[in-house]
Amino acid sequence: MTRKGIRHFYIPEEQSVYLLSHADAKKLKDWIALCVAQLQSLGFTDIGLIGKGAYGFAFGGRDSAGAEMVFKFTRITLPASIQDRLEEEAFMQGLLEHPHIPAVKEFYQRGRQSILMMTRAPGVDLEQISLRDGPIPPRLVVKMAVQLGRILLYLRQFTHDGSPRPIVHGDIKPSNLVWDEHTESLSLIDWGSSVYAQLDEHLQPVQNNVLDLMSGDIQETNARLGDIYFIGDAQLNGERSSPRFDEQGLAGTLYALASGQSARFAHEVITPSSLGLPKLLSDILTHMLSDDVTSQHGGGDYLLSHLNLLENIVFGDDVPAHYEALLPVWVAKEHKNIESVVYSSRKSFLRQQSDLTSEQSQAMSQLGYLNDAQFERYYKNYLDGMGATEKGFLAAISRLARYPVLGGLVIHWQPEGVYIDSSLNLQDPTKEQAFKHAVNTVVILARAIHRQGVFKCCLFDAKNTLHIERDSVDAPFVAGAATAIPYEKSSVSLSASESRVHSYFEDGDDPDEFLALPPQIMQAIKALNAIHHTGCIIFEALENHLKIHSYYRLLDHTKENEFNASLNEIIVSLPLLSGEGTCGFMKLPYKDTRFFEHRVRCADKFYPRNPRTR
Ligand SMILES: Nc1ncnc2c1ncn2[C@@H]1O[C@H](COP(=O)(O)OP(=O)(O)OP(=O)(O)O)[C@@H](O)[C@H]1O
Repeated sequence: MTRKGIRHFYIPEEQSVYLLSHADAKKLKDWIALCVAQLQSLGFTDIGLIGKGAYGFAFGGRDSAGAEMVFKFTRITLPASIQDRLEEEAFMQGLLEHPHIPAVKEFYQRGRQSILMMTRAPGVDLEQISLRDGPIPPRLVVKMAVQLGRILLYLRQFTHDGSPRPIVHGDIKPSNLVWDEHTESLSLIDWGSSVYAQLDEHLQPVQNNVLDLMSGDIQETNARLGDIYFIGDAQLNGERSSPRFDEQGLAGTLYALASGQSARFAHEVITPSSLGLPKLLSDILTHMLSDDVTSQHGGGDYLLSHLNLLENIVFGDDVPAHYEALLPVWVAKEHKNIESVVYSSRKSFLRQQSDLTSEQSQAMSQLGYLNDAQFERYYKNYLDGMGATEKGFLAAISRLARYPVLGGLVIHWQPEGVYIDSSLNLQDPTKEQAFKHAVNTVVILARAIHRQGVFKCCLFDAKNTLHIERDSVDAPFVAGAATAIPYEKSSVSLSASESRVHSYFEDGDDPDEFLALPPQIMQAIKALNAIHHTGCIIFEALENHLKIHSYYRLLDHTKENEFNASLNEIIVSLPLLSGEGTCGFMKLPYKDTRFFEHRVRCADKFYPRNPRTR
């Protein structure tokens, strides 16, 4: 990706409310209450928050006739230029009339706050369904392909005052598709990245009016950057907008849905031809996802001209999949309401260092101290120093934290294959199948990556994070009297000889860690290391705010007093901590180390031509 692509990027902030400082969390709550009050004063009822996007929030409610509506608000803290975009969104979406596109009803301006009101698309967004179910059955993927294809045709053929004016949505991805499971129909939402296409599908300039031609910037793209997990290279590289952009969004989306992933990147390993799709759709996706532009366009044209053929493919009943996890997964009997966050270290290990410009390296080190929830979004910018499979691997790691899960993973790449130590404790039995599939994706992608080194990640509950604030950078962090690092105990006490665990220190220093801990805290961590337990602790020091994330499980109950004393020693030594940055330690059980040979890609598998013979 060139710098040009990065220029279009606005970095949104999105965090678990549990990771916000007390003041920020309160501001957020107050703001949501204010939005609800504003909607009530406009006469709407049954108001509730339904979605949170990068730039704002969406509320559901009913109008006086009882019809379900959606109200989109932009975060008032964002710059005016971003706020104005809601009005542009209302304008573009307001042009469209299509049964699978929500209709704009009103655009309100209340002081600095703008509100976009539209009809509510029935159903649940497809990212949620994908997380709930794992890969979507081939029959439904084909159905979605047909419906989405028809929307793209409508956008390609859009006219204004009798002249062709194709429109680009610009951000097609699973979370922007709402799926009604009863009628099996989808709606394309979030028109915040949509623009009039500058080029048609043959990449010829759209016949603009004289004013457009005179405006002089016809060589500059008017495109907005969609989600880089789904968009294609042309949009990423800042090329002029065309209907081809949305074909790429469609291909990335269908691929992700069919493969139970949250990104398009891994298609060379988990190929479209390995997903059990009908060969026709698999071939189309292979072409559309290829690096060759002619092949991409050929695939897109073929799809849009063969929607009827796809629609007439015969399917048997959907067969619920059963996944055997490639790593041990412990499933709690009951759903526990936790808010999982993943922190992964050694990300730079996955990067091809030589590809980084000095500008990027500098930006990277400045970003190093951001926490992952934020970092992950920022980080999307910097994925470009990685190969596609490495990006897919990181997207697969992020997907794990979309489930309520505690524990961690350590992956050791060796010439002969991959060794994986893990502790994965899923807190929701209804998600077992989908989670196991998500774990298998991590393993499949790890096997396809060839390098020597270690990657680690910890999964913890953000609700257990301790927050300690200070007035200025020079002031010490002082924890309140009752502050304690929480831990749980294994059901039975285990002595060190009964099961081995990793040492906090065995893999050496992490090159991505930017916070040096004072000797007193290091001493306490060394003392902890000698006590039989598993878990992780992460210190994240910001200017005025320290967060301590942790997940601890004590195995040797006879050492509980020492364990407590060391945890307490960490808390009382916090005032000695100086500097900003993140650093963490983790200990995993050894007994479940799994070995996998390298494997370049998955085997082909297609939907049977005659489904009755399955
Ligand atoms: N018309 C609609 N009908 C049903 N749900 C909607 C509608 N519009 C928005 N939502 C819900 O609200 C969420 C956020 O809306 P939207 O994606 O438009 O916001 P955004 O701030 O542009 O988000 P992002 O750019 O991060 O995807 C959606 O994921 C969806 O769940």
